[in-house]
Amino acid sequence: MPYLQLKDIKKSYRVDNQDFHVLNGINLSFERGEFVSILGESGGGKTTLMNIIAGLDSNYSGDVLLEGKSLKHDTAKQLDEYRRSTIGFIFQSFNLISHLTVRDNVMVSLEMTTLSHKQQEKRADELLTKAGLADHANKYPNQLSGGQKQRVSIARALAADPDIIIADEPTGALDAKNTDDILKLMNEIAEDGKLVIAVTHSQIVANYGTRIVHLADSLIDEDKELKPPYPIPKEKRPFKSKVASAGSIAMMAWQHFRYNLKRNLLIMFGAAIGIFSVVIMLGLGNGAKGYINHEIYSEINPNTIQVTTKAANDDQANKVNLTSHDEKQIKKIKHVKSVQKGYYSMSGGQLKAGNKTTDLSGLQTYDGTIKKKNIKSGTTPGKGEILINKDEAMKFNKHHPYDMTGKTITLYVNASSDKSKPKVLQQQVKVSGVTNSTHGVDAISYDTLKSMYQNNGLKFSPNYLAVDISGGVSNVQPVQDAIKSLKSSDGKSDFQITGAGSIVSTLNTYVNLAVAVLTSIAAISLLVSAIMIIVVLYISVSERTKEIGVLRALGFTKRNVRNLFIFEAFFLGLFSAILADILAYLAEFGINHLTNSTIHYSLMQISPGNAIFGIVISVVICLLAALAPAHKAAKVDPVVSLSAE
Ligand SMILES: Nc1ncnc2c1ncn2[C@@H]1O[C@H](COP(=O)(O)OP(=O)(O)OP(=O)(O)O)[C@@H](O)[C@H]1O
Repeated sequence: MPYLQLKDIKKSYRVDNQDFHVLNGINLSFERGEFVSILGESGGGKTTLMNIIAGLDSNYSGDVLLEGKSLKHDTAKQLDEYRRSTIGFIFQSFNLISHLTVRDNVMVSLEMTTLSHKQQEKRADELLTKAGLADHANKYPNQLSGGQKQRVSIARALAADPDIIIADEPTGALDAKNTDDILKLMNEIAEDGKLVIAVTHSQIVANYGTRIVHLADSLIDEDKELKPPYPIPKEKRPFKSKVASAGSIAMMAWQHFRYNLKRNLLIMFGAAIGIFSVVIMLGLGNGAKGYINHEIYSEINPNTIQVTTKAANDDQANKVNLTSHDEKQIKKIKHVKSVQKGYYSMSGGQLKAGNKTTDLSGLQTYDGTIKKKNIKSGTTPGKGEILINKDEAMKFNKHHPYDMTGKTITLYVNASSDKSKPKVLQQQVKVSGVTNSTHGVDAISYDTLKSMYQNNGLKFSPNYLAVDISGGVSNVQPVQDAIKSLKSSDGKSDFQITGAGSIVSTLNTYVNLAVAVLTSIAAISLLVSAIMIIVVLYISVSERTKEIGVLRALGFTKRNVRNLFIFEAFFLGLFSAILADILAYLAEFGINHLTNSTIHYSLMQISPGNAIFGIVISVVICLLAALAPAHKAAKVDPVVSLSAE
């Protein structure tokens, strides 16, 4: 049984609805140890025949048999495996991969073997030494002469130790001296027991081999043996072939990325702009929220909230009162430290000292919502005492408002009787302290206000409860939610939260909304980046069709080719985002320097989460953008791409 047999191979190309017969029934048998030259006129179908033998073209009639086994019904994957393990290619125009060094070009084939990385490197160096290129291993192809390039190509063809070497015009681009060197090397390959099939126009090349086959008019018109085939050695190949691993594909993608660093840096800058804007917006959002919270919390204690019941309408607000049942059920909630009765007067009143009077800016019973640190002079109000604000104190003592502390003044509170008749309550109170707030509410002790009402025969019960929450501010929201889920004692109304916590969460909702809108606007630049990456990758696929063809000829699968582009997009996404994050942190530094000197606050606060989000979104966008170009690359027909100019 012949080692390789071609049975009645017919092939035609259809152009303009017309069939052009290129091969019209080729019957040939080859043995290992032969160096066969295929001669024939230009356009006679030699390359077509080689592509069929190599398993690159399966669109023909007839059959190719390797050791009796037909290739005709092999799947694409089986043909990839056939090329990996059995075929080695030597091209007229060398087809080395320009962004890989000489050693790495040889390593490309070795990546598809079961050898360890160390063994692969050792074998690559041995092959390069044999080809006389030991000193050129770290050069790039464009730093080599034509003869040297062809020797690299031979070393690459031999790397996976295939049994068949296909050489399409291997000396076509070389001078006489280099032609001689290459022919010697090819002869040595045949002497090692491999089948060498070389397509050539040159009779000198043909005479070098063991056999000449001549193609004319789509048929073999001459088949002449010059010498018997070389003997085949007994020893078996010490390794097997395998599909290139994801790791080695990632490495190749990285090598290409690094080789085109300048261009990639420009692309990265383009892609980074979108990510940068998004990260900056998120950072500003955090800062704005932080600033608002900081400003509010410096006035009011966020860990005390005020609970009222939802009144049917505003007029009735004064009349909605809370009971001890409400107090008890709120006390049971987790993180609630204490619950204090409170009263907020809605109907106003006045303060009078000597002959001066001023309207109350507001009056409530004292509780934890009023920050002690805002009391600039004096202390919290005890029985028969009132805490007033700076504005009111200035009405009585323009230049030394804080001197009002300790003074006795008259407090008038507008109240209404049970039958809603207005009544003014009056009491002498001592100023316990003055706050630095210009319009904050005044505070009086609960018992003082209660006795003012009761002394006038009016009923008095709390219209809010001050709830002290233990732990950090983060406990406030859960307690608020728990309170809102309760029903008040009358069973009809819901509880309502007032105080800093609720204001802050409302404000934060607005800030979040604003940040979402701004981030969406910034995300438009992400879209532009994505389109740019798609265009760049499409251009890259077009530029690299030849390389893709070579990789496929060497035995890389479609999936390998697709992953090559996916990995490259991954690197692009990752490094663009890292660049964007670095730029964003630099911007943060600059902006905070500015805001710290103006509003004494770091207005931009990029969290690690924001930076990671930037990276994730960038990688995802790049991977999505790579899908179509990578798919296109995987679909490249190696026969077409290898014949492309
Ligand atoms: N994809 C294709 N579509 C149509 N015709 C094609 C295609 N590929 C090759 N041909 C035609 O098939 C014929 C054989 O081409 P092939 O490249 O096999 O010739 P060749 O013997 O290798 O030529 P040369 O020695 O000049 O390289 C040529 O006439 C060519 O024009």
